[in-house]
Amino acid sequence: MDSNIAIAPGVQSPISGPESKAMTHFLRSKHDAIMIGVGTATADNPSLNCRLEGVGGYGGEGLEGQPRPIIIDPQGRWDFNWTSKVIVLAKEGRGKGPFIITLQEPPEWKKKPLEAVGGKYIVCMRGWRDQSKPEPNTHLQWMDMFSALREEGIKSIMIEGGGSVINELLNQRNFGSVNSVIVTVAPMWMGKGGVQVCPEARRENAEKVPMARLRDVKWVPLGEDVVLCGRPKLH
Ligand SMILES: NC(=O)C1=CN([C@@H]2O[C@H](COP(=O)(O)OP(=O)(O)OC[C@H]3O[C@@H](n4cnc5c(N)ncnc54)[C@H](O)[C@@H]3O)[C@@H](O)[C@H]2O)C=CC1
Ligand SMILES: Nc1nc(O)c(N)c(N[C@@H]2O[C@H](COP(=O)(O)O)[C@@H](O)[C@H]2O)n1
Repeated sequence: MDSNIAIAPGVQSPISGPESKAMTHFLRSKHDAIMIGVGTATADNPSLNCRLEGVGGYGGEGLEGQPRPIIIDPQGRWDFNWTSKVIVLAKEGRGKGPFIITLQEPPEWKKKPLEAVGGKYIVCMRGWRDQSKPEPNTHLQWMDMFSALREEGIKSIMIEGGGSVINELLNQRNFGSVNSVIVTVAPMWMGKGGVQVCPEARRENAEKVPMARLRDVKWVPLGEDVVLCGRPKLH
């Protein structure tokens, strides 16, 4: 309820109840890919698959209903190996091998476990300098990433997090490339010092104006949670 998605940076925090978690897995099954930033990959060691009964690997055929995990990792920080959940699941036929979007060609030894499970690196060469970030030229344009993924046949992406990724997409310059927003609100407060969803402020003629708003809004109670769905309202 205080818009935190983790209790502290780098900590995985269970928030959703079982009903809304099931909805999340249903959404995963309906998208070609599920995307996270490297901060989430490092903090959570996530599975990033769909675990609903009847999808591929869970009673269903092949990998039917399994989204492709995508990790945005411009500097190759994610320290995955054969025991990382997403790699293990792909090896067991219960998820797809991850694609990692990066800025530099990675070393061969890093490619091995990835390629062995059907994953790969996608090298996007066009980094740009985000003045608000300390590292130079490590930022990727969202449209460049989406175009690179489209070339891989990926036409729908569910973006799960984390905080930096969501805050960036809520920013005015990126919000137009978002089709819909789905937020689970659980009846809890995490407290200050968490990973918060709160985009940069927006100003027009030096005056602060609301950052973003949704249209076609629905609030759906699911167990103890409520799920908010809407589409970006663009001017
Ligand atoms: N409750 C929930 O539903 C969720 C919670 N989380 C939590 O969020 C936390 C992680 O959030 P953050 O630390 O903010 O990390 P993050 O997952 O948003 O990753 C941030 C990193 O991704 C890369 N990145 C993102 N956008 C980029 C771009 N346009 N170009 C180049 N690189 C880009 C950068 O390396 C950046 O440092 C974890 O504690 C995790 O548990 C994450 C997902 C969902
Ligand atoms: N829907 C939802 N509710 C929560 O309470 C969460 N903490 C998250 N986290 C996201 O789900 C990923 C973990 O997925 P797996 O269960 O390991 O497949 C985590 O990395 C976050 O992206 N989501």
